[in-house]
Amino acid sequence: MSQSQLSYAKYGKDNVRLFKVRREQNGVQHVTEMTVCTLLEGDIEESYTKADNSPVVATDTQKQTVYVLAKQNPVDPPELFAAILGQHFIDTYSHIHVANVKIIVHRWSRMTVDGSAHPHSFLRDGTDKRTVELVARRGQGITIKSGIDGLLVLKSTGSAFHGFHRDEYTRLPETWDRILSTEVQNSWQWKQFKNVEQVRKEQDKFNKCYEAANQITLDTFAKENSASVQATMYNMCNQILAVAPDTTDIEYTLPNKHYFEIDLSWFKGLKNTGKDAEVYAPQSDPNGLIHCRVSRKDPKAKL
Ligand SMILES: O=c1[nH]c(=O)c2[nH]c(=O)[nH]c2[nH]1
Repeated sequence: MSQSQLSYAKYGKDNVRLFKVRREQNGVQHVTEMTVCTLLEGDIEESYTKADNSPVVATDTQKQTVYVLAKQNPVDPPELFAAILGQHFIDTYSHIHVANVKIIVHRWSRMTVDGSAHPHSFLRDGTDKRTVELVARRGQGITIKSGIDGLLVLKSTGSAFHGFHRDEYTRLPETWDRILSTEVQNSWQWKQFKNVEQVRKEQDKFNKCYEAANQITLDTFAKENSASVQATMYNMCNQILAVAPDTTDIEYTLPNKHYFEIDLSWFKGLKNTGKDAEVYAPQSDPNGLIHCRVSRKDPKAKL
């Protein structure tokens, strides 16, 4: 008797790169570049255990499907395109029960040329990405997590870190004024959608929430006198929950990218620490890594 069993399996195509142009009659063009991953689950065991490829919707087929559906449908907002893809796979193949779709949207912002928006020229004005992780499950609707990834920010004052636990392992001095830098990874989970039609009907909220999350992240980072990464991210989460009522959970993952002061007193008594600090050493590693998820309280739940 076999000592093992296939306990979980999914397969598909990752890093499907896609670029779409939408051309208006008046010469204005709109572009979207994305990277797509599709992973299918279902009655596919025998392709692993019996070398029977008959249930395999080839990963190449999945890639071609991404291209065809991108031609036939809007790709913006990415949440809707992901839902169209996910629903297609579970509707088209009766033995595929779950479709996982991930989309990363790359920035192409319209150029301003001679003071006005250029109709067909764009620039990469940041390495931050917009992300969508979607699961379409037969009979159970669609779950969507949207997000921002790789948004690199720094503030040169307005950040403190003091009052933390101290013991014999502690070397870090308390500070009331430090440099704070992080690369924001932020996501928001939407309430469950019944199907792609409901996603289509509610599609306006996706771009709005993306803009709001970006704005809240940047405004809070800049304006707040930060007591810690932890307190700042919790504050951001609560604001996103407040402006986007159809979200259920907000998450941040924030590396704390340290900038160390450099003691230069060895050189003719140069003052470069504390209030005299001007030249710092950016650290590539190690970095702090702070994560949290803030969930909407069930209004019916007891406190
Ligand atoms: O905002 C911070 N949170 C920490 O948990 C921590 N730990 C640390 O060494 N520096 C910081 N900064």
